[in-house]
Amino acid sequence: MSSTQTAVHLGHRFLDALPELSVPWQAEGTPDPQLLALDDEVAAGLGLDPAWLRSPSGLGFLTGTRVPDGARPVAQGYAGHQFGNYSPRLGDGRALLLGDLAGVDLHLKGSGRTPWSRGGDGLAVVGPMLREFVVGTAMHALGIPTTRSLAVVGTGRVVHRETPQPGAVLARTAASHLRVGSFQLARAAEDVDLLRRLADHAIALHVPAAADAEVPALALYDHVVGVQAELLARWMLVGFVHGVMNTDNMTISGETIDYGPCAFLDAHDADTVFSSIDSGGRYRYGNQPLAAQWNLARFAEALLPLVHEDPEQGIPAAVAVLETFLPRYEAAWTAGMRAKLGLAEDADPALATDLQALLDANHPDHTGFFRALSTAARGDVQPARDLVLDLAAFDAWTTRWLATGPDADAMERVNPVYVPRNHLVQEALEAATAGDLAPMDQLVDVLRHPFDERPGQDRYAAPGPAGTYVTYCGT
Ligand SMILES: Nc1ncnc2c1ncn2[C@@H]1O[C@H](COP(=O)(O)OP(=O)(O)OP(=O)(O)O)[C@@H](O)[C@H]1O
Ligand SMILES: [Mg+2]
Repeated sequence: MSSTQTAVHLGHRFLDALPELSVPWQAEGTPDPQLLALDDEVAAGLGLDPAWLRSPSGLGFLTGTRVPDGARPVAQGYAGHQFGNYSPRLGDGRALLLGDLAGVDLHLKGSGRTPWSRGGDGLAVVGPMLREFVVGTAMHALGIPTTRSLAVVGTGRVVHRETPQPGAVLARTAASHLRVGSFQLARAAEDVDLLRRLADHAIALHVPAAADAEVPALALYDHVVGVQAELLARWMLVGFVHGVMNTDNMTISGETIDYGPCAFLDAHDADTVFSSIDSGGRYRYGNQPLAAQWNLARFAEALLPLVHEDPEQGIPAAVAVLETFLPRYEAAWTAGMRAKLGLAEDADPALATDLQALLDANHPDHTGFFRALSTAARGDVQPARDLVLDLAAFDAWTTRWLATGPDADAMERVNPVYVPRNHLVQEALEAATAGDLAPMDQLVDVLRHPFDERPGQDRYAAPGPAGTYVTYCGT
């Protein structure tokens, strides 16, 4: 290690608590590591020196090929419902939990085969790993709970997909990597002690007060229902489409995880699907709250033996909590809309729902429309008016809304100018795959300050060409 980095002490809290869900494992070697992206702020939060991370020794750390003394990396087991179908054995098939540092998990994606790989090669490629870096960085800057990308390192290995692709490893942090699917695996093992240890571990990390509840597992469940309701509202308000909301991609922490076939809306349309494998539209924009509720029902099923010793008898209590999801989601959405519209606490909630109907009927650019409303609040309605077709409905709504005296400054603090537009992300990733990192660096630079309008950077705020949704499934 260079003199600027003292020894890194990686904990192994997951392995200690849950050896049955952990397979001690190592990353594959990396022929020619090249740093493609690094988030200095995430590094600093971990107590890691960015200069060291850029050194050969740091790249070894970021790819899992040089493991600090005392670290015990593991491939984590989990199960999950994928597009509604249960897979009993998923787990980190191309990933490793290096350990925990500064209270968070440090995890690699694309680090080689593991016992959970099934038929896969255990690898990841540059484009999708940089997509996770770009979109995750944007989500954090937007204030949305998310796992965070520390770095993407090109491996120098050719990975065989539809075409040969350059390989990459993503290093990412998360409050934890506990997923709904982790609980599904523990439940399927029919080992109540294991399930209880998993719940206790989740409680200790994410909701310590639940330990003192009459039924701690129910208190954990209530907490997760709450944080997921908040998270889904944040996604919907900002126009984020996750794309692969399988139960193994839903965290217990309430952080967004797994930026695969994800993208932001241009035109507001509830039926928007970006993923090439989501042919039924299960995870379309407008269905995300219901998909989350469905996942939370699966979580309840997994927890039942901890709710009552006779699992069937635990059902009413679990259902009662599950039934709070949609009301909590709606409350979070309404509060978020109130902020987006610069409204006072006592404003008529119909202003938000009526605007939603207007968006659904007119399909304006989601991000651009909300930002244009702050211009309307300053007296110029034209930029927003230009984005809709039903001018009579727009004028009627706008008159009612302006009569409330919306706070334009407050609106500009919550309605971004810049989100990771799909066509720009695609363009940046294609350039990076071909060896030119400049477009991605510029894009990330803009996305780190999404609320600050920059002169001369209009192209980052504009929607992509109409009708050119990129259908995409990233691996
Ligand atoms: N190339 C691969 N080789 C082996 N396993 C893979 C590969 N790609 C995906 N998997 C496994 O398939 C499952 C679903 O993949 P998915 O894309 O949801 O997760 P992921 O992107 O690998 O990781 P994460 O959810 O941690 O972000 C996971 O168990 C994953 O480990
Ligand atoms: Mg996943």
